[in-house]
Amino acid sequence: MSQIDDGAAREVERERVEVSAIGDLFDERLADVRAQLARVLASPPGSAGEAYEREVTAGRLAGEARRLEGAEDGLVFGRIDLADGTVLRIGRLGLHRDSDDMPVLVDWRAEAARPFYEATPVHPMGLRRRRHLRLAGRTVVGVSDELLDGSAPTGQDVVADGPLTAALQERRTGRMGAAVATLQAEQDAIVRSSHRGVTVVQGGPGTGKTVVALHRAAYVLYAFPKAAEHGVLVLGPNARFLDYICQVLPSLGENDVVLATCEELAGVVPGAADPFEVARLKGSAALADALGAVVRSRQAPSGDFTVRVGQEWMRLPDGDVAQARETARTSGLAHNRARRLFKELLVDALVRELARSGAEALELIDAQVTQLTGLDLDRVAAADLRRLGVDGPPATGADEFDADAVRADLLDDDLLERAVEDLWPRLTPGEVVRTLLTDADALPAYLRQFTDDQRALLRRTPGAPWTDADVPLLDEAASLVDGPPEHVFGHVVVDEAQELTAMQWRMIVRRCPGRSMTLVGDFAQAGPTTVALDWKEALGPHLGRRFDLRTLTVSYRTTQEILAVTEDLLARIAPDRPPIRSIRRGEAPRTLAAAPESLVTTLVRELRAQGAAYPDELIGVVCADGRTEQLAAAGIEQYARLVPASQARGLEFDAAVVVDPDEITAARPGGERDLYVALTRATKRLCTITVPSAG
Ligand SMILES: Nc1ncnc2c1ncn2[C@@H]1O[C@H](COP(=O)(O)OP(=O)(O)OP(=O)(O)O)[C@@H](O)[C@H]1O
Repeated sequence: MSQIDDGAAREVERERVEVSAIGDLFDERLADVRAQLARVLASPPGSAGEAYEREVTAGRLAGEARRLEGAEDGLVFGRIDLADGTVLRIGRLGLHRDSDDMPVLVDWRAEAARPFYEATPVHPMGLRRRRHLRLAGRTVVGVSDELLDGSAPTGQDVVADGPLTAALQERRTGRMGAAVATLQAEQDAIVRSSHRGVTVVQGGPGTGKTVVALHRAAYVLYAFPKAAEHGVLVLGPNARFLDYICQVLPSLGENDVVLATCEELAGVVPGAADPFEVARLKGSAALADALGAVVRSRQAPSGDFTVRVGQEWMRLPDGDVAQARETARTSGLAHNRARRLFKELLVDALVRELARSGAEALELIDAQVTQLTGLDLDRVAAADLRRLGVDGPPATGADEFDADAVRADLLDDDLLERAVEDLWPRLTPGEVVRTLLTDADALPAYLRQFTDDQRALLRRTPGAPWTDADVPLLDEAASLVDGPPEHVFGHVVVDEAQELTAMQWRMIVRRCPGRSMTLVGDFAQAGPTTVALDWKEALGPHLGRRFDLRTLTVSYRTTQEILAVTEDLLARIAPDRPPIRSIRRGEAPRTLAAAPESLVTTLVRELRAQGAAYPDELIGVVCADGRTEQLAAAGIEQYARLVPASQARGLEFDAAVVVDPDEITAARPGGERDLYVALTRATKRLCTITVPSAG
């Protein structure tokens, strides 16, 4: 064994001892939390209050146990040695011993860990050395050091291959892993940014936008307690993508982040998908105005309010109804809540009317009696009272008008409730959207700016299931009729943010009143429902034009060779985009040609060959959406993950086989962007199967 190897082995052994001691402390903590939880669950609650408290404590302890369990794998991954000799070990979470001032393990998000990610030889940030630890289970199996202060390596430094290279060489599992040990400085600067407003992260495929987004979510929870209190939401484009990223946050010790798609956020399960041209129209902000107009059209449009009160019909003057409508509308309350105010105002007007007509009726009776008998009833009554020894006005009599009682009765009155319902009906979100999209007159009335053809596309068949593009409309309608969503978040992270329509942005903004967001995406990868061309255009109407824009420039997924073959395509779809560079090298991409009838055979042969040569690797087959069924029926899923091009955004495989690029390009408008996404999914090998046309 060489001297260097001896030195490395010695260092590995030293680290093993330290890391094993940290592991013991971790076990103690976990055992302690589990024991506390068991005790709490075993203690019988006395009162309802105690039962509630017990539940809260049990929930907190169970959460803590989950947090610890999630972070166990790869718990310790780094160490920094400061120039003054201080040593800090960096891990997925922080650990202290009560007896010690110095932490045993520093949470990667703590300020003290920042130099681990950001120090360079030019800016060593007080470090002499940065060390990465490689673990198998809990055992340290390798260390690699970088010296940052310009000093020469000693026998205790193991200057070796970078840990990033090792991380990138790991095979793909179909689930994304955390990059917490190897976050790069440009990524870390975004993750740790103190900016609390809107941060936008753009960058080509594989530049780590998702990595940054997820680590940012974990950082916000750690560093911004106020945002953490309200919770963090990570929004992804579809369930497949959420499944791909779902393990990252738990492995960073965070289980409290809500991962959702727009559909899940709205609590609507769509039964169908709209064709993109319909989805694009439904995504327009004009729909929000139209839905607002539909709701307003149901708010006392006629102004006529006639109701039977007791034995009589009463009609309120139009002015009273109009005033009640205006007051209810401008109250800032949503339709169904404003309805209560509207009803109360009508009842007030009715009570006034009843008081006035009651007084008038009495005066009329008095006048008639005086005319017939010559008696002034008021005077007679006063004289009678004096004779009885009672002075002053008569005591409150049973026939005096009791406005409060009348008001309460009217508010409870069924007939009145029915009359209000006619004028200002309670609405459901579904009813509002149905009215706009199904009523023959509604579309021309409320979407005048659309052409006849566009309105025809929007028209909905009665009874049809809700579609994915209806979801933000239903959510908008819900906010119009029932008010803003109950569940809001302190910080929202949106991945593939270029995909969101204006209506989807409205949904998200409604759930983030503090406007604290991290949005990551790439317009060169935008799908066909995206109308905006850049962030300013996409975000301006919803979040204003001020946001912190960061650009990632290095691809950690897509190899140099794959980027080279997509250069022309990128120049066509995003002419202003400077090409990104990759730190990965791989095989030259291959192209196979297959006649339409032999496409499946060619694909299966290719997958079998790749499976035999690289048995542990994950292969993704990306094809036009319309081709998926045929390939699934041919059993492609025994060899590879089969992904329709529309759902490939954000995913990653060791190898990708792209089936019939022309078909992908032709399948939807902006199909070249779908193809760009498909071609940039592989970390190692790309094979494209073309199907030359018969002509
Ligand atoms: N600092 C890092 N350390 C280790 N791996 C990294 C790092 N940054 C990115 N990666 C890896 O690079 C790959 C691509 O990252 P990611 O999916 O975040 O890119 P992206 O920009 O979101 O891509 P896309 O535009 O295709 O959605 C992933 O496997 C990720 O784990």
